[in-house]
Amino acid sequence: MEVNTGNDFVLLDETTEAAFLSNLKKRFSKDLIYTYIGTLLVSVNPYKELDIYNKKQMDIYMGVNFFELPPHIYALADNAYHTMLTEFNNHFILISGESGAGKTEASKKILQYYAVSCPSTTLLNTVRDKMLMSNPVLEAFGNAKTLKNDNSSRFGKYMDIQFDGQVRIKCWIHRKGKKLSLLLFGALSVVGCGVIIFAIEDKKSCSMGTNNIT
Ligand SMILES: Nc1ncnc2c1ncn2[C@@H]1O[C@H](COP(=O)(O)OP(=O)(O)OP(=O)(O)O)[C@@H](O)[C@H]1O
Repeated sequence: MEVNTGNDFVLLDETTEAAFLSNLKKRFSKDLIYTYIGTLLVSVNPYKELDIYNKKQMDIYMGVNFFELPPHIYALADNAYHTMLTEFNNHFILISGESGAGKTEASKKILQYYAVSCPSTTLLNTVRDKMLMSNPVLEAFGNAKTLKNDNSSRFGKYMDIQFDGQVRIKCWIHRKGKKLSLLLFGALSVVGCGVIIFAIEDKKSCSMGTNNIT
């Protein structure tokens, strides 16, 4: 297979910031929004729907060596999953970027990939459906329109996916000026999906409510 050096920054002849940005720009103009830096994935928000997130694409990336195909968020998700299976240990995917960069969308693509590609049983399918459906609930509680993003998450999110049928989601809000944290803990299990909300202000905590979204 022909090696496209532009796919991976570490393969570029020149490793300067200018070369990095020029490669990114060149790829972006061809709707190639993903580029590797070794095992890191750089993503540029296309702000338009690209035909790269579908079952056909998922099938292409399933179980394939990380560097064998062009960079994709599915490759990253698949690699983390299969490394977990072969090494018998936990793995994490850290998504970072400025507001509006596409972090939430990236996390959704990863969840969708796992929902479609992982071995399924009726029980696991139920859990995955609930996991995907929990997103609008989380967004309803903690999103707001900002200058940079019409649907900006005003919280940091930690998702713990256990492939035996458990999902835990924790979110934190930090607002400038006033110290306010919102801890949103959603525990989705085979018996149901509970969302418990606590507001923690100045280290005092109080329960705001418990909602069942089953
Ligand atoms: N891969 C993508 N393909 C198409 N559109 C995208 C993609 N990623 C992001 N977008 C668009 O950009 C918008 C902002 O993305 P997103 O909400 O994921 O950003 P964010 O990094 O989570 O922002 P914040 O930190 O403010 O919550 C989305 O609502 C969507 O319209």
